Amino acid sequence: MTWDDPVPETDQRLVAAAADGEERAVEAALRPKDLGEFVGQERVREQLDLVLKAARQRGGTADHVLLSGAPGLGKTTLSMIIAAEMGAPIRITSGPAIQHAGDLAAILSSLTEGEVLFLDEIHRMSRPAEEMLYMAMEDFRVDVIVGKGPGATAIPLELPPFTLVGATTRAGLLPPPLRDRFGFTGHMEFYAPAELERVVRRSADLLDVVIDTDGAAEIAGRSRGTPRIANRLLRRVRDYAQVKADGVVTREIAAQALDVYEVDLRGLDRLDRAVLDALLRLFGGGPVGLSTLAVAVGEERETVEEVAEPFLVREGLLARTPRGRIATPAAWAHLGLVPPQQPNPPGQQGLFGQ
Ligand SMILES: Nc1ncnc2c1ncn2[C@@H]1O[C@H](COP(=O)(O)OP(=O)(O)OP(=O)(O)O)[C@@H](O)[C@H]1O
Ligand SMILES: [Mg+2]
Repeated sequence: MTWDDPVPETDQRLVAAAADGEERAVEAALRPKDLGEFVGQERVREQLDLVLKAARQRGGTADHVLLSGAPGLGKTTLSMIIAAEMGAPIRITSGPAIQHAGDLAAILSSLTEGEVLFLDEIHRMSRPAEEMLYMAMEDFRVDVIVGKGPGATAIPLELPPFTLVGATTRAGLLPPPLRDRFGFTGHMEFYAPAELERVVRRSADLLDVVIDTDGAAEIAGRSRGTPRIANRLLRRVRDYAQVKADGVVTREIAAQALDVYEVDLRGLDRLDRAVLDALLRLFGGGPVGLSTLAVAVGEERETVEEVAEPFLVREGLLARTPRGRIATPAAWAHLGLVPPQQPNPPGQQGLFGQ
């Protein structure tokens, strides 16, 4: 690449973990419908299976469930599966959609017995709503405040038993009293390549795409441990296979397609590689400050720090140190570059020594 190439907008990235509105519609068709269809996350699946089975046997409502994990790992999917497994309807809302406690009271008071309330981005709820939720979760009761000022009165309202499923990408931001009110917490991990391969093959089946095992493996390897990205790459590879070949996705076709879209073997895209490339070529592998690195790639500090770095760190390609960003030996190897000679040990004079 040349330095004049524009770095792609973050929300247009093929490897973005978040979905936009349009994509959510496409995704709905690919969602597994029950626990058996849900790939991977063995531990969460097994534990959740027990929670739900036990609740069904008691003929009761399942305990509240908190699902935490990075975007695109299947939290929304799992919440729908919980409702399906319980044979219960599901109501979907999100933390940011609940501005006032009254908004939450309206939702809670209209729930039917056993209904699943899915509260996405639960860490982004307002404080008053959060406090109302504590009582609703524990006692199935809310106090509806009528009137204002000294004349305001709290009218207690009984709620039918329901199951709250909260989802968050930031479990650490949840206040402990809220976290403690969930009977079960499932932490979703990134997926292993073999699991993503199964996700790809399953989605290909649903989309009527002919794909062989190697083709699925090629896509899986570049999907950053994330089913959403695997499904997105599959759709782009399908386009390529249809336009440039006979529609069949082999390893070769998948690799060619993803090279065109600039998603490399490890799932790095152009932005990720630009950051690594600058770190290695311009700064000899660091340490270099974040601001300097950001200027070098023509991006905002925040973009480098929040969009590119987390994956590079996760992949063991870049490390954040108090002295600045440094590249690991794996980074040099990944870009096919040779690290410079180690600096002289202390006590010996280097070329530019005093
Ligand atoms: N275990 C899985 N097996 C098969 N497909 C999956 C799995 N997990 C997720 N997917 C697919 O990945 C896509 C994204 O999943 P989902 O919307 O549930 O992620 P999320 O964790 O809710 O993401 P966000 O944090 O952005 O809301 C969906 O199309 C879903 O079908
Ligand atoms: Mg979701």
